[in-house]
Amino acid sequence: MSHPEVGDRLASIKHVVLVLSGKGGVGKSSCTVQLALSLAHQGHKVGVLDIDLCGPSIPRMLGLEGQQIHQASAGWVPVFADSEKRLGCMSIGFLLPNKDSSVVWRGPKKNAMIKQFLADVYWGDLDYLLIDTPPGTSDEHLAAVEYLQEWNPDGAVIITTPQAVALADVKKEISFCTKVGLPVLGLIENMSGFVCPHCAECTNLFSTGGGEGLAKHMEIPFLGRAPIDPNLVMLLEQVDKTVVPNVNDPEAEKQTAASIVETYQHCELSKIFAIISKELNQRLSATKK
Ligand SMILES: Nc1ncnc2c1ncn2[C@@H]1O[C@H](COP(=O)(O)OP(=O)(O)OP(=O)(O)O)[C@@H](O)[C@H]1O
Ligand code: SF4
Repeated sequence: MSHPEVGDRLASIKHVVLVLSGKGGVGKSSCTVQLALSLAHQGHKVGVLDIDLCGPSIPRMLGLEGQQIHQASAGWVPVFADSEKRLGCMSIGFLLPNKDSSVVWRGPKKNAMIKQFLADVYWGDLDYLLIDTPPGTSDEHLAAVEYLQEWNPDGAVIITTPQAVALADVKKEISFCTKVGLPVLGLIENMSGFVCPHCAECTNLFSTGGGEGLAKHMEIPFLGRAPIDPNLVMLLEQVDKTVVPNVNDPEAEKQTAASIVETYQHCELSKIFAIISKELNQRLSATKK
């Protein structure tokens, strides 16, 4: 079945990348946010579409919780994380009555929501649309792939941690990509060691290098490894506290949004993701549509 309304929307987007993980909690949303921030910092226009319908975390990570989506004649206007409007975000989190509301939907309702996200959001011209998905391979993945497939999305980035148990699930994720014809752009090994904030010594809490070894074994590109950054955890606490209470005050909104993006730049991870995002860029250029 053809979905021309999705194609019309994607026509102004250069690259569409899905972010996947086999297991939950491996840092998929954190990596999506870090990639988006790095790309935006390099001057690209980036959109983050959060299709983790039952556990949307992107609004909180970008300090945008409590914001609302506006409807314009061209479609839903994304919520921007920076005053220069280089990083826009769309998530079901913006549509829920409050942050504790749950979404208990069966497949068809999820499919309809994802189609609406892909067809109705007015992103404008974008260099990258990063799509954050739930862990595993569920209704949300199948819906996104079905609607995007005929428009040739660039592919998927897979996030894992170094432990064997997470790596085993990565194989399933790669197999999913193969079955649905989604190219694997690369693998990121997250939580790969812990960098001490006092002496910068890197301690491997779990194992390390498993992701790189698996990438080699499965013949997929390895994009890089990111350590546990205690500053990221602290930052997320702060972001929680700096949520703009009054969305009708554009000045307050502007200041908070600007400070969140800037604060992320002080995080050790941002330096690592600057390198990882360049690696991803190279992959995207190599597989240019
Ligand atoms: N490199 C990192 N350094 C420090 N903390 C991290 C890192 N990556 C992820 N985290 C933390 O781990 C927790 C889980 O991360 P995140 O929500 O990104 O995972 P996820 O894979 O998207 O989870 P879900 O299964 O809910 O989709 C968060 O509290 C996040 O702050
Ligand atoms: S790595 Fe361990 S011993 Fe060294 S400063 Fe950090 S906490 Fe202390």
